[in-house]
Amino acid sequence: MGSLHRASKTLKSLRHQLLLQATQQFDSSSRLSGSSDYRLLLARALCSHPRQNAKEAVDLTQYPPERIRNFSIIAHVDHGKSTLADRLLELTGTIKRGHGQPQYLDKLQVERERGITVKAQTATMFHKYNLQDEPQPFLLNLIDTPGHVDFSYEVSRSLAACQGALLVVDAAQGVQAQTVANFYLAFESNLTIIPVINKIDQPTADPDRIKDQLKSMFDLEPSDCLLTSAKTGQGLEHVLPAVIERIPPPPGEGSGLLRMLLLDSYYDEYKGVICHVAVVDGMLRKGDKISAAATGQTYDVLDVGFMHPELTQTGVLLTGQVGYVVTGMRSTKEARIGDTLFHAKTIVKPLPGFKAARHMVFSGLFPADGSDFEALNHAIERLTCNDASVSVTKESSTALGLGFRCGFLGLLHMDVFHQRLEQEYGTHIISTVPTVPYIFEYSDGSKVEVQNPAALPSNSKQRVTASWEPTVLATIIIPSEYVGPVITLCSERRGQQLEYSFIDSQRAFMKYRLPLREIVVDFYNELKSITSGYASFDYEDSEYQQADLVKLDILLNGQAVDAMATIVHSLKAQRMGRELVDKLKKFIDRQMFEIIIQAAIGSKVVARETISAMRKNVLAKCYGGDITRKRKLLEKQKEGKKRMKRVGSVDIPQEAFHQLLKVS
Ligand SMILES: Nc1nc2c(ncn2[C@@H]2O[C@H](COP(=O)(O)OP(=O)(O)OP(=O)(O)O)[C@@H](O)[C@H]2O)c(=O)[nH]1
Repeated sequence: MGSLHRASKTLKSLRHQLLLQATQQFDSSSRLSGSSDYRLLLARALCSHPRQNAKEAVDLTQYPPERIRNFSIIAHVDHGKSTLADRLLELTGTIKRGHGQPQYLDKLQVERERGITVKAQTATMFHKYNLQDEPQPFLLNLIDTPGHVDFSYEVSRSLAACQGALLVVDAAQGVQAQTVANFYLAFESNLTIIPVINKIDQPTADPDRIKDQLKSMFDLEPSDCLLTSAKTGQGLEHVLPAVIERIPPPPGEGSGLLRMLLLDSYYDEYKGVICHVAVVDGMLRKGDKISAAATGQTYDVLDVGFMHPELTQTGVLLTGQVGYVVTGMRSTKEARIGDTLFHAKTIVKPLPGFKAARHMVFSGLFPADGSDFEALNHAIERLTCNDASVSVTKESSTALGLGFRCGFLGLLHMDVFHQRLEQEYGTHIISTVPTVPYIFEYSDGSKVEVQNPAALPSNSKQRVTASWEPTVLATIIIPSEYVGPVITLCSERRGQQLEYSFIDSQRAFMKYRLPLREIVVDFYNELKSITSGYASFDYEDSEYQQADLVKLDILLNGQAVDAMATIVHSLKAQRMGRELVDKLKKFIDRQMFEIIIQAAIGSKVVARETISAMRKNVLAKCYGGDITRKRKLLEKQKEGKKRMKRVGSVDIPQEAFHQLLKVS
């Protein structure tokens, strides 16, 4: 509750105090050192902005870098990160206990519904801690991170602003694939890692076994492990002391030139683009002019503050602090994640940015009703304002009309995007089979990246001289009894085993190189189902490998449906063609004419099905009579149908497209 106490100081007395200090120190400003330069700089900052409101009166001078800890919570999905974050926010009085909205930092509707974290959120907390028997104020920045593989990009950028991480592990489930991935992300970023064994209230909890796993896999000392239950509150009192004592304060030069790392951005209806930043060196004040290293653009700082956990104005951000900045940016596209922001007209060395997000999955998005294109366009524009990790280009399909080709970080990311489009913007969409970015080389030596199978000419096989597909390095952790089925699944999916060992007597650890195409569709579900839900899986993108790829066309009555084309490995083309054709047969209704469904590679048909026409009984009025008359009527009917076949267009229900997504 330190913040409330401090907020109760009137702005007047604070300014007066700062002004005094500023005057006393002004003459000796050339000899600034330690935290006193902070006070002086801050005094100048506040004095130059006399119209700040009471909320801005948080006394940041109490928080030089040595009183700041920036940390993240990382874990496998569902091990309790967001719940633990909630408890810490409650413990520090940042939010009220039992505020009726669990997982406070999970703000998106999809996050609450699916119980997953998609976007990393930040919250600043104030905490008094006894150092040498004196309660000292600390400012703690907690950065929540997503747990799902698709969003590991968000994890690595959150870690860039931290000096330490709580590695949360479920006391019953133990180390899982994402625990391994997240541990290495934190370890490679040189962060102090505090192991937290959570959910110790569960009847199946076995903290000693988990301690052994953490020691054998990551060399984390059993005595360093904290035991907690974010549900019952047990052991939580040890978390913040460990954060303060074990994690180092942020480095950086308080009196140096301003350098800020742009961590994230989103669009707010009222304020415009809001950037989350970490101040690495120097100080930022409202009214400053700042430039972005990547884009070269200059902006006025209109508002600045931190997340407590809602946006709280402070008018200033100091070295080591994490907060938000509002400038006049019109779109989040201007805010390049990982960019360095600095005072205009100063020369600074840009901070190392992040690895750019790589689009793993592409799919076409079309309005279910062609006339809704404008509405879909508007919805996508608005949504990508807040999710700059989606790439969007316009696309036109003969079957589905005008639409968009979107690139996503993974299948869940794609699903979440679709769900948000429907929930938040009320759009109805048809999405095409997801594909991955392939590389094709043509006989003239040119290489192209193909993100849309329709863009690859059907008879291209003669001209294509080589093709490559992206691969991933997958980590799979499973109970030992499931090793056999998992090896079979991975080899069916053209995987190559790279590592196979045991974490302890019960769990096996495997590393595979797998073609990305083989995991984007249904791999995770299949893996979960053959291991009764016990498998955990994570992947990181890896190099391209050469593969014999072909384009598989779907033809309805001889006409290729561009939106249904896929690129597949030649060994799987036949089987996949059969599956697609069978699926379509089930979901396309019978029509007044016969429908022939074919799967073809170039001119070679690999699978075929026929949906017979609904038959009108032309003989209904023909009681008894001559057989030749009946034959004549039936012949006439056949002729008519032939014509309908030629002019008729097949109605493909939306469900058919959805079903195609599930064929691997
Ligand atoms: N029994 C028990 N359940 C817990 C505990 N902590 C969290 N949970 C439950 O575990 C589930 C997952 O918790 P979250 O906090 O959403 O997990 P997360 O790691 O943030 O999940 P993602 O955001 O999807 O990565 C929820 O149903 C929580 O109520 C605990 O200490 N004990």
